[in-house]
Amino acid sequence: MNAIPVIDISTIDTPQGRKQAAAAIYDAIVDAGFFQIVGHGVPMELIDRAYAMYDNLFDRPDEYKEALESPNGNPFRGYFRAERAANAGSRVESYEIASIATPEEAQGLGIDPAFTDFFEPWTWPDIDGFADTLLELRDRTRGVGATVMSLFATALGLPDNYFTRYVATDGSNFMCRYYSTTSAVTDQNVLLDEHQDSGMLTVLHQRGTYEGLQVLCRDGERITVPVRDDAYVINVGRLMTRWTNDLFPSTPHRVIDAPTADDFRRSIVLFYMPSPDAVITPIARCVGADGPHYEPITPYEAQKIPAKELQEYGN
Ligand SMILES: O=C(O)CCC(=O)C(=O)O
Ligand SMILES: [Fe+2]
Repeated sequence: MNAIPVIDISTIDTPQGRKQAAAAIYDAIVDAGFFQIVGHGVPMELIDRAYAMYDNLFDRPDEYKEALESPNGNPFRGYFRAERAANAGSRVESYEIASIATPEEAQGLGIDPAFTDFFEPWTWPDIDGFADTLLELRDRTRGVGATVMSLFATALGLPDNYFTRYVATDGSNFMCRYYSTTSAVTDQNVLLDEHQDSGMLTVLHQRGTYEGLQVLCRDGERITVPVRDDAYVINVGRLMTRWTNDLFPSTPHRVIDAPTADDFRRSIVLFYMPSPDAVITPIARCVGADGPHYEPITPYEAQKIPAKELQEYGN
């Protein structure tokens, strides 16, 4: 693996186009666990508008942003900031929303009450157009996630709509990460530590002037993901690895600092998730003679399982 494949999905409405895209996606995901898609149909105007909203938020004083922090300290709701002691001046700020805001709303959508504390509210900033813009992009990005899941289904020889019922009510999170770079590309100057994503599917838009996202390949090499305005970066998390009985790897990745002080990086990410009460059982087609590698699990339970030690990766 020496480059992350770029796959055009603009012709998947034709049987031939769908077959080709699904085959390319299968090869990419089984091999590296990462690929980029173009031809996804999300308007650039909407993506630009969302980045402008996030700029408006993150450029404000800390006190303004801190008022948008989760009252429970949940790093995945509203505003959050991480600073690295080892890396003076670097900050990673984020603003994150979900698909469903409250346990009551979740229960109204038919989610088992035992699972509804998965959902916690967030506070919107009082910035004109902020909420409308983010909700519009969140929903369009979920559409991209649904398309990729349908292509996974095709690639696995399953009906195209195989995953649809699992995401009918969804447990997704949607965030912007805003990196303050300090301009020193060394191993100490990692802005986001190497990790596997925990969920089903990650749909990530990158914006910036340098290749900050690094993917750890099975051979131990790290390759960077080119920043393309017209592309979404796709990878899967540990829940999808379980679902596919280890066929689709949740590949470790990290974000490094910038080469110069003038460089910048932002990303907008959808962590596309099934309903927290869906039962995820290794797909029969992915189970070989050695049987399923995992017990059935719900996303609710799965999020509590800590990351596999990274050194085990590739075993
Ligand atoms: O911002 C990025 O490019 C990477 C974000 C990421 O890996 C994550 O949020 O899980
Ligand atoms: Fe990640």
